[in-house]
Amino acid sequence: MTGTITADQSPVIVKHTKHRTNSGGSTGYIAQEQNETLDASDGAHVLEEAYSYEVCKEIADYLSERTAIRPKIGIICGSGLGSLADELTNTDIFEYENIPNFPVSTVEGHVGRMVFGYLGDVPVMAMQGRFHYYEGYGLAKCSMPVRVMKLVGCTHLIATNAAGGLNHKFKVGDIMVVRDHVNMMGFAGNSPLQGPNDPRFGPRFPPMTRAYDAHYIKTAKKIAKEMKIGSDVHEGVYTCLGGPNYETVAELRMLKTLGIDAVGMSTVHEVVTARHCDLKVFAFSLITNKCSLDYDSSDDDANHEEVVTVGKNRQHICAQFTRRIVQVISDEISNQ
Ligand SMILES: O=P(O)(O)O[C@@H]1C[C@H](O)[C@@H](CO)O1
Ligand code: HPA
Repeated sequence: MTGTITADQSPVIVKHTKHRTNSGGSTGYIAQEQNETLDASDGAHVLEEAYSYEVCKEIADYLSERTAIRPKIGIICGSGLGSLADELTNTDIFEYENIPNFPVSTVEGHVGRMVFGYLGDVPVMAMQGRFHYYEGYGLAKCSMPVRVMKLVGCTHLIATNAAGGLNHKFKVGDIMVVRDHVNMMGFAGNSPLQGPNDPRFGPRFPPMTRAYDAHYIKTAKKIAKEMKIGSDVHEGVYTCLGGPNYETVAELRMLKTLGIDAVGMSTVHEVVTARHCDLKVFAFSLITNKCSLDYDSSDDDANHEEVVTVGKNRQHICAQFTRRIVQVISDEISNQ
């Protein structure tokens, strides 16, 4: 570890981590760019590993060299929604543990593989398992695959998640098309874009006013009507908390007061990263549980088994919904 000084003169400690690279064989190592997080032990800022442009490119090239599929659309499967990727045909599958420099999935309901294949006749790449902050990965690491998608050639990201419903109109099993998010972790000074900015990905200060593409939100609602699930599909605001614990009643009340409709533990940092590198974003939450806003509520406590079970029960609808959105996006890309 070496100390440096930041612009605000607070002490910074850089962790010089080394990473296995493919090009150097199993013994090849390269230094990583660093990202800053707070070290609780001494209040200093610690620079934690982030993925440089070169490392993301190397991962993207590793994948592209091993598949002939050239996706424009990347999909992230939420908890219990991994079967979306099982719908793909003519697949090339990469276990995370075999992709150089890739983290591994540690959460039940997240298999841990990147699946290239066709949804209908549209080429896509799908993460069957995402990375969460509570697994011990920094936000830049959690979001790194989004940059890999960009470098593979994607122009669009579809992010899905399981979430607790705060809006009283939402039922378990409903879909919430994400209209916007509140970046609670960003409020706390934690961002996937922290640290030196590489302009090859995007600008230092990316706007987030239109993070979720309004056209696809409208399209999704139209698709829901065509599928005759219009009354089960809503539009709303999502937030991500750090987890892994679910929220207290007081926290949920506060989130509701802030105008949040669904709460989860992912997606926001992925979307921030996607918008930074100019991917168009569509996202939806599967409402897997109702959030208790009442101490005397007879609702069961939130639990991950229920989350995964509801995901599995609704996998067919979610897959059909996604397939139709993918088709619309693909038609539009072809007509450009
Ligand atoms: O990966 P997602 O956001 O779909 O998973 C949610 C949030 C936690 O990882 C887990 C809690 O049950 O489900
Ligand atoms: N809270 C946070 N994350 C979640 C929930 C929840 O109620 N359900 C699924 N993921």
